Amino acid sequence: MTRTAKDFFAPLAVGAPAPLREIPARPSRAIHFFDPGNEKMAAKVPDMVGTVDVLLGNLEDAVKAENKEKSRQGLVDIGRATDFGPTQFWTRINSLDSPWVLDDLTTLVPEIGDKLDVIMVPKVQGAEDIHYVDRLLAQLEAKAGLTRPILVHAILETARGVANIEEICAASPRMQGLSLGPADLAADRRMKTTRVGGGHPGYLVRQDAPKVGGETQYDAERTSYQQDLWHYTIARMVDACAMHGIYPYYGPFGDILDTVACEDQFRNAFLLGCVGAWSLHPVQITIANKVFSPSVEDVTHARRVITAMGDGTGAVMIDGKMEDDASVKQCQVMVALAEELAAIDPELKKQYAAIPDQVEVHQS
Ligand SMILES: CC(=O)SCCNC(=O)CCNC(=O)[C@H](O)C(C)(C)COP(=O)(O)OP(=O)(O)OC[C@H]1O[C@@H](n2cnc3c(N)ncnc32)[C@H](O)[C@@H]1OP(=O)(O)O
Ligand SMILES: CC(=O)C(=O)O
Ligand SMILES: [Mg+2]
Repeated sequence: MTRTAKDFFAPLAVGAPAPLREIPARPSRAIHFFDPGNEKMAAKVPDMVGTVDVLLGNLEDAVKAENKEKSRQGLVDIGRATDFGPTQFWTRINSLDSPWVLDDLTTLVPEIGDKLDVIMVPKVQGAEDIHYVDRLLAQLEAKAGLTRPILVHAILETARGVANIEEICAASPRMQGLSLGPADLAADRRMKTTRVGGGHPGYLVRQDAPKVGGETQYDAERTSYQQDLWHYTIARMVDACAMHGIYPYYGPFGDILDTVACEDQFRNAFLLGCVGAWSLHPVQITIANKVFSPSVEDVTHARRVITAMGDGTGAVMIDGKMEDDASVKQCQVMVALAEELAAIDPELKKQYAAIPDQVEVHQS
């Protein structure tokens, strides 16, 4: 038999902190990756506090095998020395089948467990991976005397992980969210793209060939539109996360110089329901902060609808459009996010506060 509901609210080790009943909705527009063993990157971390929602010390892929211990120690040093203020502090540990992961967990929890908000686990295949990390974390938290549980975030980057997405989300009350891992996922699925996230010019739909005098002109110029390779997986992530009260994120966009396409990819994810994306380079923090913050226009409209709808029932016309119980809920999502962000971002607070109260409604 699987765990019962009440088992979920008991610690998995004597003395471990009680599991959370709800995952807090903390802003995490950009999860900024840095290698804690890279002196140049590490030196920038203290100044990045407050400019980015999440700072993540990466120990897995992109860290050379010979530098794994150095990066782990670098993370401990940064964790101890830094006051993270409003910025969350996360890490990505090595994969569960690697020779480094046990030392990652048994070092990080006692040394900086009181600072770590979330541990990102790569290449999660199913609930069994989360159960392993869940129990081990509880034992380590109890031993270290931690008073709040460290949350767990899974990267979806294998076909089996995608197939098991719901059971992964439901595996533990520690589950904070999911990120798309497009590079490993493409490899595991044998997709034929060598890009780290983003689109592909070959994945498109093309307009039908025109007919001239009854003859189909296959050679004619035709409009084609590039499609989103990741739409299916992101949509699955969004549904699974929403169903389990946790948060979905787009992952990395490897073409650092193409800030325009990065913004497009992030915006697609935002519109579909993701709360943030990864930043691999400082330039991507600005993009994520912009994209994952509702625009002043959207917040203005949402507030108008909410005010006009009063108790939230019935239907009204605003600017020629019908608004009702369902659209007011959409608007509440927008306003709630704006309020969360305004609480940590003074510039946004100013912009949203400047929105005038306006209610010009034609009631039916
Ligand atoms: C598929 C996956 O798993 S994705 C996740 C794993 N990958 C990562 O974490 C990659 C993280 N990012 C990086 O390693 C680097 O940004 C790279 C390799 C992509 C590019 O690095 P560079 O060639 O040094 O970039 P660039 O020259 O533009 O850097 C400009 C400055 O920003 C710094 N910088 C670059 N990336 C970062 C970063 N992620 N965090 C903090 N500082 C950074 C550089 O050290 C450099 O500093 P300097 O001006 O003092 O010399
Ligand atoms: C994000 C990640 O780890 C990947 O794309 O493989
Ligand atoms: Mg990966």
